[in-house]
Amino acid sequence: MVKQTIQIYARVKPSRRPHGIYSVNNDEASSSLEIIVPRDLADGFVNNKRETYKFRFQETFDQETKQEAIFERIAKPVAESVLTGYNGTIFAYGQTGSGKTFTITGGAERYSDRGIIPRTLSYVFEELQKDSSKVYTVHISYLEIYNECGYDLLDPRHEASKLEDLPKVTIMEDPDQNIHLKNLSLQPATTEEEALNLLFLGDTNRMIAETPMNQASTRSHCIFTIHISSKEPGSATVCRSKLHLVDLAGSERVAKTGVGGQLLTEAKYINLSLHYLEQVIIALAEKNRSHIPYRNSMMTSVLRDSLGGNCMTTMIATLSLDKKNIDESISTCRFAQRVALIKNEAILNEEIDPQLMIRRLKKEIQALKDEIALLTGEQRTTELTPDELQSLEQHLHGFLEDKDPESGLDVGADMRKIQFCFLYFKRVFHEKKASDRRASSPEISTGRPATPSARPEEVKKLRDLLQQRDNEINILVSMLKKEKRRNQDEKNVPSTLLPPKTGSNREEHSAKRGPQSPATPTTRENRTSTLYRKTAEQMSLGRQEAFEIFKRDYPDRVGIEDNKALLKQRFAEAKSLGEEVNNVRQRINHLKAAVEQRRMQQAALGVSSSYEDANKYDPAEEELREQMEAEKKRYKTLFSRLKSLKTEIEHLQLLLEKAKVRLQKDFEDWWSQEAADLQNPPDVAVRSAQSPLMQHVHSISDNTDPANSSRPRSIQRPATGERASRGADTPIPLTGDSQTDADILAFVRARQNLLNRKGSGHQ
Ligand SMILES: Nc1ncnc2c1ncn2[C@@H]1O[C@H](COP(=O)(O)OP(=O)(O)OP(=O)(O)O)[C@@H](O)[C@H]1O
Repeated sequence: MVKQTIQIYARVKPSRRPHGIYSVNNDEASSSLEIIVPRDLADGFVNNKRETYKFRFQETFDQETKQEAIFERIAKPVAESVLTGYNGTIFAYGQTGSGKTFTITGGAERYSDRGIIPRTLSYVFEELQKDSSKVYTVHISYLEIYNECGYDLLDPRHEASKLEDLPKVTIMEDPDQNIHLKNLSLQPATTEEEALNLLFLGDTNRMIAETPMNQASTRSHCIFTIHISSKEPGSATVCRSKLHLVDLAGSERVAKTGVGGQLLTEAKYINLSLHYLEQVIIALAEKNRSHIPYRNSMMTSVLRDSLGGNCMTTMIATLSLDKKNIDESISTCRFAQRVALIKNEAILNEEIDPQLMIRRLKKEIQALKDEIALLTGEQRTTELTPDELQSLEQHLHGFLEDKDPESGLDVGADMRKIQFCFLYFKRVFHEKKASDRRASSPEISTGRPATPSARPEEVKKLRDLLQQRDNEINILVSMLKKEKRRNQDEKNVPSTLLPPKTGSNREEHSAKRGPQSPATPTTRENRTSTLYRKTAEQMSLGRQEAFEIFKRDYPDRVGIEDNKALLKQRFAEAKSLGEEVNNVRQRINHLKAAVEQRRMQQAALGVSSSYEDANKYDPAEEELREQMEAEKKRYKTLFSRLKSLKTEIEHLQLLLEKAKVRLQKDFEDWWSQEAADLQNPPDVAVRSAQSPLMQHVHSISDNTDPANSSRPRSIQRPATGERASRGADTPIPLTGDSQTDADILAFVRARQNLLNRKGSGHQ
């Protein structure tokens, strides 16, 4: 058992204006973060006269800290203990925009920005591959908690277009007060790639399911869990451990958010669940508290073990240390200080595999039954069936072939089988005797009478010749085998080495993965391809045109283009690295063949000359071996570089696909909003509350910059007055169906464009 308090870390988000607001002091044992409240703020502040607040953390990561360091210092030790069988939790807590998602999942643009989840998956699978002493299985689950309801983000049977489409997860408690999550699917993942696909699927579901009113990433809690079970072959003990990686909702206070309606409801729920989390933490920090109010909210129920239970837990307090966020940052740090008081007791989660236990017990029962039958004389009289006889013969053959003098023979307490064993051994004994006789008498062995003139020297010469032929045959057979193996290697290695290709080849690649996890990789591809197919099939010409322009002016376009360029570059690197790896492999094969040839020569020498000659040190062979070792080392280095390049390429592909889905979704939202606006023009107040993206899009369309006039009118928003008259007085009656109306409007605009062009041509 490991007793440990929850480890707390602080991470400060990069900001341009944090000067003089805080200072960090990291020393060997711990670290302190001092927040300095500017004088102009101090008056109205909670503890009004205090101007500095000091907090202790295990370590404070300042603005310039890279994602890799966060993984190495915080997540890797937790992942290590999960691999040895302890439960682990890492949760990020902080106000909205302070970097929780960035820390846990990662940034959406650069490969180097990938967060704790993808890095942990990489690490876990790498470690599992190294350990061949155990059989490991990995499963992934991804739960989202929004307004006190749980949703499964990984269910492959559901296509989500809103959160409510996802399967609802409910909490069940067994008599031992263990929590079970009903409806939360556990998806198998046999490789890092499959696990990353699941992460992508969950994130896509999260993104697609969010509506403009529900920016779920901010207002929901997400728990990504890696479930690992391990077992030594033949052992009945299974070790099961879980690693929860938790991205909590933003922690700001309702009063500050200044929202109403649906947002207020959400804010209350978030506040309530974070409030209950705080209550649980206060209760745990108090000594002698018998009741801990876990049941008050879904999140505290799910994380019950992580808080004051069987788990090694780590908290990352994310801080956005701007002047305007000082009070939120102080309250995040205060929360962390309370969390640091909680003591957990993590135990190794070992249990007996029930299946294996059942098999063992069944065998034991059968053995006992047989023994009773033997003791009571209740013997079976029916003949053994041909199948029984055959399997018994195989069993006996195996026993005789087994070189271990200690190995025993167990055929059960069945007299029929015991009798058969005696008969079998008798038969084998006689056969052996007969063959020995044949071997010692050439007359019998050849079937012909021995020639009287055959002298012992002649016989010896012939025997030597025979031996020589045998040697040659053996050498040729082993050469053949090696050649066969080499051919097989050549067939296998390049396909695993070569990086996955885009487009149809990529689909081929996933098809080849076979039935290991039918739902995961294909689900991701299906989802995105369905989305795009839908778009391509359903888009009218006007809409397609609008989409092209929307894409051109999309704020994240630069990031997408950068990633595309990077992906292309990485592909080229992987290609040349792949070629290099193949060349090295060929060189190794040539060297192997050369060593083989030297060996054959030595073996031939062994037949024709003395033993000493044949076993003499061969410098030529030694040199070949040294060269081979050097090439092997190079091969290893290149191979591991190629492997990490492959992971990077896959990650970049996922980022690009995610960006495409986001673009598509933003376009759909914008398009339907446009169609709705044309019928019900929004007033200025509503428009000012629109999302930044909408504002951006409108700013593009409303822009009076002459450069804009070259843009097709199909996405240019008319001025409010014009729009109102179009909406109310348009001579074209609209149907109310957004798709049809969008097509009608696109037609009207195209017609208008033509008329304009015609008009300007006449002038
Ligand atoms: N350490 C960092 N380095 C670079 N960029 C960061 C860092 N932390 C956060 N960001 C950026 O700040 C923005 C907000 O971060 P993020 O979405 O992770 O915040 P959050 O706390 O998860 O917010 P929410 O509660 O709304 O989900 C993102 O654009 C993210 O890329």
